[in-house]
Amino acid sequence: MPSENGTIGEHVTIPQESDDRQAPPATVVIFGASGDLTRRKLIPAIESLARHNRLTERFAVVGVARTPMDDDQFIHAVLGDRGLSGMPQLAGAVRYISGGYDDPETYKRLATVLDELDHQRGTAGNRIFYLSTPAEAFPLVINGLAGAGLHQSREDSFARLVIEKPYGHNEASAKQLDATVHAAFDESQVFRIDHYLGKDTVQNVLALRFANAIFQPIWDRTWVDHVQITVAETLGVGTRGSFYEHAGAMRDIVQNHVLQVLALALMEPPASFSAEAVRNEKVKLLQAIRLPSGRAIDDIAVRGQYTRGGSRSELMAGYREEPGVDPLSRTETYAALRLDVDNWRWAGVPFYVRTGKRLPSRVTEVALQFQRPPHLPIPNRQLTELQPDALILRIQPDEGIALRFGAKVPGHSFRVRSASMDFSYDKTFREESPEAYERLLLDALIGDTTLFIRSDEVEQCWRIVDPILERWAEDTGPIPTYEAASWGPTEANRLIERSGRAWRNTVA
Ligand SMILES: NC(=O)C1=CN([C@@H]2O[C@H](COP(=O)(O)OP(=O)(O)OC[C@H]3O[C@@H](n4cnc5c(N)ncnc54)[C@H](OP(=O)(O)O)[C@@H]3O)[C@@H](O)[C@H]2O)C=CC1
Ligand SMILES: O=C1O[C@H](COP(=O)(O)O)[C@@H](O)[C@H](O)[C@H]1O
Repeated sequence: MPSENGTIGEHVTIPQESDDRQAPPATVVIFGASGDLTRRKLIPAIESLARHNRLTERFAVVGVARTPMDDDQFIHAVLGDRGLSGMPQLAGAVRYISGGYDDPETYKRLATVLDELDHQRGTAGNRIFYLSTPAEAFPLVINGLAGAGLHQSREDSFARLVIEKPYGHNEASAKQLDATVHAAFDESQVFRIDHYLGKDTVQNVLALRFANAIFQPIWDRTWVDHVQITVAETLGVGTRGSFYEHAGAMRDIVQNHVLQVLALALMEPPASFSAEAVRNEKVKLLQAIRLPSGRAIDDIAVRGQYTRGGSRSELMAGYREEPGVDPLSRTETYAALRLDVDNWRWAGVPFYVRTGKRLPSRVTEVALQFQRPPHLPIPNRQLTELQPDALILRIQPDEGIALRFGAKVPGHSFRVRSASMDFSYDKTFREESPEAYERLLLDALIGDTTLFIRSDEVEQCWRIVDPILERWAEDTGPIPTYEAASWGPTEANRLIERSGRAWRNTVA
């Protein structure tokens, strides 16, 4: 069980979770509290933790941002008319500080408010500092916290830093950010977040692979023909145009979510589910990803940008028409890659990954397509509707797993057609799935780093995406485009068709 200061020692494991986990007394301080993530995800996560009695009355929230607001205006901005009705135990415990991220006064006022909350609410000096600003403000906040002495964990209380993704802009800036972080915080205080790791279905990749014996023997180059990982969104960039202009699909999704899911799906079995054992295996897998250099990158990487499209009843703006976006922008809203993993298990197996905004369907999945049988004792004409066997891990929506295989079509003739065995989370389990941010915020409060990212993982992910981004930056030709609500640029089809394969384009 966690102690009052929320530490549970080094031997934290994923299955440690019991359903009565409760946050220790603490204050969560959110920087960038006027922003999209705070309103859409962080505050609702706190609300849900409160509703499920995972927070006690010894809990408080402080929002910090430059936008001028008082406490009530902040509560209204993030909770709307429902206010604190969903978390009565937090009445009087939600505060807001308006100030510059580089202004020492902001941190002095924060220190005063934190002391007040410790006394009034009994929050025990425990603090989570959640950096939810764009990345350029991270160093300012870290230095500001250190300048005010707020960065120190004490024997009887903790100070922890949760940092949003993307962690840096490339490998060099990620290392620089690490240096800034480590000048003030010990690594044990640092929680680099990737909310995909908080999704039950992403954690289920580990359960499927390592809590069952039957999949392990077929999880390698002998049986797997290729793997596709898709993170497709129907949404455009919405109000986040100016943020997205600096990120693009590679930094926003591939560098973090896609590579994390890929690492969990392909890594070797860890000796235990301890934080370090799992992270070690992820790093080894990421290190084994081989990339070509220079112009050869064009053979394995495709980008695209959405243009106006959709149906007559729902015509969607092109990316360059979105608010906050440069009308001549070259930012990619779509990326597709072929990756190769140089290790014993995966040599020769191609991994196709892609992500995009304004695609026709919202779907995140990992699909393993298996080899065809070496010999088919059935004439081809009886197999016209038989696709290769496949195992599809549906991360979202319609969470579940499907196994596609060939089955005899009922009747006098011997025809074989693809059929599917389907497991659905919704139909199988009555238990509620916590939202990813809810799970991860509670983990950070308890001190469990398993589902957070270590700095060597971050660096490996940048090692993979940096050369591709550099190649795209030097390419002055027109950026490939795709119509909103289509499956990406035609170049992406060529990327996979080159090896005789095709994308699975699932429409929900
Ligand atoms: N939104 C999302 O769906 C997701 C976001 N993230 C990550 O979370 C973090 C926050 O995202 P989000 O809330 O969307 O971001 P926003 O663009 O909404 O920014 C959050 C707040 O930061 C402040 N801010 C904006 N630009 C700057 C700047 N250049 N320098 C300093 N402060 C600035 C603003 O507050 P003010 O002006 O009041 O100071 C703003 O309200 C980002 O790192 C993002 O990558 C991760 C996953 C999903
Ligand atoms: O991190 C991000 O993720 C969201 C998609 O998250 P999901 O949980 O809805 O799949 C994406 O829209 C956003 O651009 C990105 O910053």
